Amino acid sequence: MKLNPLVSSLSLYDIAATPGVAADVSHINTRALVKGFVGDDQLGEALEGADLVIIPAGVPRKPGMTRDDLFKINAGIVKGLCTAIARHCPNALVNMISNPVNSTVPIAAEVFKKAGTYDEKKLFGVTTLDVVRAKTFYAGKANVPVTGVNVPVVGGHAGITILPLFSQATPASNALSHEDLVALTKRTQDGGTEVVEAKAGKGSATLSM
Ligand SMILES: NC(=O)c1ccc[n+]([C@@H]2O[C@H](COP(=O)([O-])OP(=O)(O)OC[C@H]3O[C@@H](n4cnc5c(N)ncnc54)[C@H](O)[C@@H]3O)[C@@H](O)[C@H]2O)c1
Ligand SMILES: O=C(O)C[C@H](O)C(=O)O
Repeated sequence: MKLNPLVSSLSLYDIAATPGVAADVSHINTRALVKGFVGDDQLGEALEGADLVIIPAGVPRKPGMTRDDLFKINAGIVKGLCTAIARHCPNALVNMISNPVNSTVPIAAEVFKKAGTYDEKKLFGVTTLDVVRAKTFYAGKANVPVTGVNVPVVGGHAGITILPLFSQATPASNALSHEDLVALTKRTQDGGTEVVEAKAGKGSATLSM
């Protein structure tokens, strides 16, 4: 966000360690002014008047866990943050990264409905990684340059709710068999798990994210 030329002001919020992150990010030579906020007391100030709120707060999964296993802890975190958003920046676009996205987005919607601020056009689950993965895996299998590839992905952001539409992929490839498409679909659906297992307990996909 600090590199984005459209951003003039960037507020970073966490329950701990934000001053160091903010000091570090603020040295990037772009126009956005960076401020760090830490702890519940500063949450309102961090959000005040924001146009866009991106929520990556919460616990990532470890090998053997599903995203649903994060529900109990992350649901409460997201609920608290969304309650504050409704109060301090009710018109903001809200991008939900925290998992399980299939549940945290509905939680946000309910919080906003209760507060009277819900706008379905302003609440997003961040599922772009599924598109990124579908493009990379398709390009590799079809042996085409990945920069020119597009693959629409619809649905949610967990297992079989992730639906890559390889039939709509461009450039079209007739080099791929039915079995190839089944395998590409499964690999896209399991992409997050592939990273979680490879990191072996040290987090999930933050770099491709
Ligand atoms: N949607 C996606 O594509 C996608 C991709 C990667 C990770 N994720 C999800 O994002 C979440 C974070 O993953 P990570 O790897 O960055 O974890 P991380 O542990 O590196 O970072 C999570 C941060 O959230 C902070 N936090 C905890 N409670 C908070 C609160 N109440 N308010 C504000 N911040 C709070 C923690 O202090 C920590 O700094 C996980 O739920 C993970 O599954 C989603
Ligand atoms: O899989 C995860 O737990 C993180 C993220 O949702 C991902 O798709 O990489």
